[in-house]
Amino acid sequence: MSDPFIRVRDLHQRFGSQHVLRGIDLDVHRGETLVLLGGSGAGKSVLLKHLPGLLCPTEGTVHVEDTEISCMNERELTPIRRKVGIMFQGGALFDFMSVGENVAFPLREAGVRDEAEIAKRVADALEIVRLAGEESKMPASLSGGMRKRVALARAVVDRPACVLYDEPHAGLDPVTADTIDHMIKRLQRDYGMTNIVITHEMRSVFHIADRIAFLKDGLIYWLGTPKELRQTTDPELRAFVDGDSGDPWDESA
Ligand SMILES: Nc1ncnc2c1ncn2[C@@H]1O[C@H](COP(=O)(O)OP(=O)(O)OP(=O)(O)O)[C@@H](O)[C@H]1O
Repeated sequence: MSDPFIRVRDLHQRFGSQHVLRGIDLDVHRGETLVLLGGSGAGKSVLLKHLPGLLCPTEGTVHVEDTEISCMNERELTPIRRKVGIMFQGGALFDFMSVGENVAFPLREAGVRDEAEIAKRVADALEIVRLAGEESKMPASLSGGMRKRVALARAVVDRPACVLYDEPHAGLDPVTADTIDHMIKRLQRDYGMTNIVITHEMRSVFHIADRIAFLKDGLIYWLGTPKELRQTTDPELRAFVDGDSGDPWDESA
């Protein structure tokens, strides 16, 4: 196996008296899709935010390729942000900008000035998410699924080596969620992208994951393949996979 694309070692994050991450060790391999699973409040989003340097750890390190990025300043992080794109929960589009300008935003931030090049790269990114020709629409006129696809186009327009997705299926109907899964796998297959995905949708997990990391109490509790997860006898994982809280259902009600 080649060197990991992202290497996390003994990562701790405290917020005041709350110890959210308690010593995470994780390697993310180049070109894989890794899914982060775990109960609410387990620390998945906090871990994800460390990977492009959006948070500075209390202890421990994050390396992207050979560069330690923990606690870098904004200027030092600029080349890292070009390698690691992020699709935030809810899409986080700028409502006052057209679809085209939203997608172009990371290119302008990175200093691309050639308008013809920007237009071409925006068109290519919209093509990937099946929204070709929709540049002039405003975000307010889009459905939730289309907004997510625009957010995905914006995350990939600068062709990062790695994309992070914070609950890309939240609020989507099952069919639209499935189209997002196909896009994630297409980016991996066609562009060799590394994907790191937080989701609670077990159907998606089994469609897209090469490996799954299960977080519990700020630690990686379990790491394995979808096949291993299907076969697990660990009661905690089983309950998660089966969506079973253990509370009985009153069938007569
Ligand atoms: N900036 C912050 N300041 C203080 N506490 C925070 C901050 N960010 C996260 N937390 C706390 O860290 C804990 C873990 O949050 P996180 O968002 O990582 O959970 P999660 O596993 O992604 O959960 P969910 O599945 O519900 O989104 C929560 O208790 C949250 O309140």
